[in-house]
Amino acid sequence: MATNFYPPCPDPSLTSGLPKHSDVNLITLLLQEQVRGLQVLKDEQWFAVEPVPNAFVVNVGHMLQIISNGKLSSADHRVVTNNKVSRTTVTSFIHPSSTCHIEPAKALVMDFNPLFKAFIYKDFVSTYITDTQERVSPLERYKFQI
Ligand SMILES: O=C(O)CCC(=O)C(=O)O
Ligand SMILES: [Fe+2]
Repeated sequence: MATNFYPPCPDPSLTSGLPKHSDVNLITLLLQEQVRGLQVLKDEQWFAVEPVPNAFVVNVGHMLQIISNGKLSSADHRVVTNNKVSRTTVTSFIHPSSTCHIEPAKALVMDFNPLFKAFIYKDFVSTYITDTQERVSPLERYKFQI
């Protein structure tokens, strides 16, 4: 679990709250206050995720995208700042254990080929960190070339 605090920023065009990324884990539960800031990327456009009182945002992480063989997608998201009020969020990250063997679920692969190679979770996390820093999609190296 993590708490994020985004103070007001005099010039939001100069500072982002959290840069573009997708979550590495299975599922993220996010509690937002009534302050906007979270945005999700869809069709190359950023959309605000409007805060809903007493509701969690549920984010699909890379592991769920792989286990579902691409039936679910881990969306890129980011946080923008504002110059008026601070914003506090609480995130609960559901992770597999570090030595967990991950691959597309056989029941979901069925007649289709698996889209992703099998791996150990901690190995994916190492490459996720370097790939995200280099702005490369961490999923690419685990995709089978079609
Ligand atoms: O604070 C937010 O609204 C999003 C946080 C987030 O995306 C993360 O911690 O991975
Ligand atoms: Fe995130």
